[in-house]
Amino acid sequence: MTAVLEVDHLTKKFHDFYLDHIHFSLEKGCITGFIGTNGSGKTTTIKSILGLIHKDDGKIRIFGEDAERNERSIKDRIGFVMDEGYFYENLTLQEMKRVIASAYTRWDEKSFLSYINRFQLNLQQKIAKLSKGMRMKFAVALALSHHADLLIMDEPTSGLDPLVRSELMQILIEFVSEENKSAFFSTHITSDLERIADMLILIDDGKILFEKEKDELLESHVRVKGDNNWINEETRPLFLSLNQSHFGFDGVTNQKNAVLRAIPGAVLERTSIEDVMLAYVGGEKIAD
Ligand SMILES: Nc1ncnc2c1ncn2[C@@H]1O[C@H](COP(=O)(O)OP(=O)(O)OP(=O)(O)O)[C@@H](O)[C@H]1O
Repeated sequence: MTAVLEVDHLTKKFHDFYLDHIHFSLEKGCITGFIGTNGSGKTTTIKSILGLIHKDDGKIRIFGEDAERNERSIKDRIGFVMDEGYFYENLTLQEMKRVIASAYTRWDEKSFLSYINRFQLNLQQKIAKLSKGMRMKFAVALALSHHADLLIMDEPTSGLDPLVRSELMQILIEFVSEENKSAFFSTHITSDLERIADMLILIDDGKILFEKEKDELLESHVRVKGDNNWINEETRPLFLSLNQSHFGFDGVTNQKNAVLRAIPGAVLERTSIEDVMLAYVGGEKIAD
């Protein structure tokens, strides 16, 4: 498959954070989820890709072209939605739309109005009066109304109620069902990805820990439960994460066969994206 976006040794240093020569690529026609806990570097990566912050080192190629040298033509083909607002609060939706629409050569007013209808937004309303969910819907309507080939979104579902989140996921599925469309979005709400992601990239403390097909990831990792008697020096290293209580152990492994050989009484369960993510990064369960 062709890569729609290639991040090559991207590096960015803040006072106490280091995006450490990260490297990954997105396949055309896929929805890729960019996951990681708070402060892991998702926004910094996305802003660097979009040229919204200055990177220290590395190369970004989008649609096969150098992103810096071809910024204008590339941005014309990207729809982006950022976590923090980039709207002028005093404008109405209609006025803000005019500002943004003028930046794109393939602006599609009909498509924009259909999203405005679908999301039940009022074009005469002031941006400042929008709720977080309405703001996100407006941003999505703008991002999808200029025939973008790549949608890049930073935490588009955070703070949205389950109904709006589900609607947004449906829109993403519709978007990539068209030929040559791809979507990349960051989230720490991994349940959104169970249904719609094709690929997953995990970042932690400025480093990419894995870049995998979702189905392959969920098949190659299992949750294992059993009696504490089975846990010893030989079996412990077979787990990526392992919790023990007086009821028994509960762990995640990517060595299913070795675990079954070493622990014949083990109970295997399907794992979730969240279990796998936490197994790699450690820490508490993240609430939806
Ligand atoms: N402009 C900045 N100046 C200094 N440090 C920054 C700046 N922007 C981000 N950081 C730091 O870089 C680290 C990564 O932040 P980033 O926003 O990329 O994480 P994130 O994965 O998007 O987190 P979240 O899920 O909380 O949005 C954090 O420690 C943050 O404090």
